[in-house]
Amino acid sequence: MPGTLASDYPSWKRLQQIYDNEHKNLVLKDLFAADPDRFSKFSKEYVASSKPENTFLLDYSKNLITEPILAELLSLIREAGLEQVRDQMFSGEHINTSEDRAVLHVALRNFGDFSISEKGVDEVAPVLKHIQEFTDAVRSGAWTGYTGKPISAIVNIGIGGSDLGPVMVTEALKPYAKRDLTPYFVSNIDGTHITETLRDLNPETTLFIIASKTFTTQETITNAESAREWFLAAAKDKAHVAKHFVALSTNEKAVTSFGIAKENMFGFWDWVGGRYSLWSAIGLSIALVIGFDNFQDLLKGAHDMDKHFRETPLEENLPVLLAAVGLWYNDFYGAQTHALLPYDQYLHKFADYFQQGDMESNGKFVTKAGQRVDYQTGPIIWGAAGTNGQHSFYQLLHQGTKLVPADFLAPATTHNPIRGSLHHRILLSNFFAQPEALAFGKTEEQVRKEVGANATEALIKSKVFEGNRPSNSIIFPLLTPSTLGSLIALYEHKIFTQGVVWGINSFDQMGVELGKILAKNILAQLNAPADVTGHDSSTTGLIHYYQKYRKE
Ligand SMILES: O=P(O)(O)OC[C@H]1O[C@@H](O)[C@H](O)[C@@H](O)[C@@H]1O
Repeated sequence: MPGTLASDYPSWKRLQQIYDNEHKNLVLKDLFAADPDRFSKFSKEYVASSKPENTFLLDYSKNLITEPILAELLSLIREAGLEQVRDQMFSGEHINTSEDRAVLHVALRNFGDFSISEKGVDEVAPVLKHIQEFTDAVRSGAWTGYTGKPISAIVNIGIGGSDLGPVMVTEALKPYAKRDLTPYFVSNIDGTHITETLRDLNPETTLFIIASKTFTTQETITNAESAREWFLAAAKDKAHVAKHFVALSTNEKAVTSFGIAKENMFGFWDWVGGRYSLWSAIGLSIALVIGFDNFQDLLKGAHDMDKHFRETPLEENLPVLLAAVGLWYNDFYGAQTHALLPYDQYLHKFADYFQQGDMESNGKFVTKAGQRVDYQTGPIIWGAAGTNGQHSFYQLLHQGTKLVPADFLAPATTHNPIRGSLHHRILLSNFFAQPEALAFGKTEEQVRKEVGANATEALIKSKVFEGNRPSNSIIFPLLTPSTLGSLIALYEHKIFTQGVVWGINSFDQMGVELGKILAKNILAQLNAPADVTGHDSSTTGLIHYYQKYRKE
């Protein structure tokens, strides 16, 4: 309820009591030993309503929870009004209160099931049609560059939500890619990014996609201008820009004044948040790479998860269950981070993507009503593809002093079954082994037996794994467009649910503004030491040092 801190809810207070009284006794080894049905009680299979082969299993049994604890966590979520706020989101109410906007990424992938009235929703289908026609033309070779050659490289210029989703999804769905149409992504303002990207590209066969919701983002506009300069150095005639530059934006005026024709603009609306925009025109690079039908399957997969989230009782609702266990660690155990660990090379950008998805949504200390929270909000999201992480940071997961709840994800089968799927079986054996090792560890007694009588006490202690480190596991048959759509939407709704409990606005991003303003001010002061005014001595000292080496 607005004006209420999560810690004021009776269920929160009960959870705190449960934690204080019981957490020492919550030992995974004992919980499993005490209940042979624990796995079936704490795992659920998801089956997409429109495509039964889009399915996955969520196993959340290796969590430090019991049935009463989970029930209490669900009471908290209910008490926070999740069901009401969820329905408000789906019906187009302006739940992004600070910006007075609806939050309707679900409308971008709505295949007729939800009736949503908000300005722009009726334009979703025409924009999708435009995407379809354009991608078909480029992929078939009907759309040619200024010398009549087909397009072989696409360069998406965007940052944040206008970059991370397309990057993650085009990587994840590479098996579906048209291999003679290579995507590149330029995001960083560092001139190195665009220079290194353009080095080997041919202006005659390169298409630039300028992706920016606002079309005012400094990095993107500067990179787009540099791309246009590079292009015109070869093409000479400005009229050729129309064949090589398209824009994805909500800002038609800025797009046309940049020199991109209106018919080469793919629009979207202010109710699409940047970090929720891969489903919109921002997904154009995805559709170009995997084809429109596969892009639509991605949207359908997400839509199926939307339906599940909207229609399933909280007790069976997978995003809600993930949110519930996450709240338990974040707010009662004091866990600071959450790791996303996909055992699928194609998902190697998954954690990067949800760093923005989660941290920009829920990294907030003020509630919607303006109160300072007295509890932890969004976790730090991080991770890497398995098995690489095992040979780097897993040491800390197993024997460090910090609690790091983790999600393990893996496909049961692979797109690359080389050597009779030998690689894949080895990969999966690790996917199964790591959560087991984290949960059950290795006792001192076991170590003693292994090392023999001559081992020192210090050596024995160093080999003990305390265990009791929680995780979720998600396993799906194969990483397809629809499965990926469902998995992304699963996490989106988990983030939403947690934001509702914490009472924060998960859909603005005020925290990125201050740095932008300061940088603008500093940019104007970089030329001469005398211009550097109004800063602390550290900032002034750093700029002065830079100025000793400054070059044009
Ligand atoms: O798409 P735009 O308008 O260029 O914005 C890019 C990014 O800009 C950042 O400043 C925002 O924090 C992100 O949420 C956003 O995705």
